[in-house]
Amino acid sequence: MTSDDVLAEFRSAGALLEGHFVLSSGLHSAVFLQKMAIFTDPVRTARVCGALAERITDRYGRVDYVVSPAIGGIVPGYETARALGAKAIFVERDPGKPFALRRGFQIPKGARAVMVEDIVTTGLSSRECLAALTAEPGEVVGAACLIDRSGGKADLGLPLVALVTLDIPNYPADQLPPELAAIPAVKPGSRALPGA
Ligand SMILES: O=P(O)(O)OC[C@H]1O[C@H](OP(=O)(O)OP(=O)(O)O)[C@H](O)[C@@H]1O
Ligand SMILES: O=C(O)c1cc(=O)[nH]c(=O)[nH]1
Ligand SMILES: [Mg+2]
Repeated sequence: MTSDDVLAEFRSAGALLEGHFVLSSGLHSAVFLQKMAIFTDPVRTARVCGALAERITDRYGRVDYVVSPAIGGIVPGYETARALGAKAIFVERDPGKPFALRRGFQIPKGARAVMVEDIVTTGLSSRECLAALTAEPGEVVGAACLIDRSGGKADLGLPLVALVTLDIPNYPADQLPPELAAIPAVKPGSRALPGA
């Protein structure tokens, strides 16, 4: 699947939104990739995640575990794991707490794991997910995502394989361009913003 094919999937699923969005990082943007519009269609999700699994195998070789950050990462992590023949686990957070593996999830000694994220913007969620895995006996060999909207600039401290790389502008709340400031902002994701 080429980048254009993947973007065509997002477009035809209605997952490419334009407006005024507050992102997980607190930054504002005129573009939001509503991945859930992809994940509500299991056939489309299998196509996209199958393509991601191929990239993961090319880059990292054998993968035993896929680990994803909840909530957005759970479905693509599971579907990518299916295509890889791997297990799927996830990190989650209690309100205000860092990501953690719960529910008896672990990366056993000798296992090779890849972190699968849906969208990377600043890389904060990915880094927090990886931080929750440092004490695991198994090895996290790299990261992957459907769309890296940082233009390749997000630094996860590990290699990142993206199906599509885009460079989408983000703005701090006090530096909005006039066309964004004129529209009320919506906050689609699950991370609580400071003070919320
Ligand atoms: O690279 P970042 O700046 O961290 O932004 C990307 C993150 O934001 C979204 O998650 P969000 O926290 O909105 O919650 P969700 O997974 O429940 O959608 C998305 O799923 C990524 O995890
Ligand atoms: O940065 C985010 O929070 C974010 C951006 C995006 O395009 N899609 C998404 O689900 N989250
Ligand atoms: Mg997320």
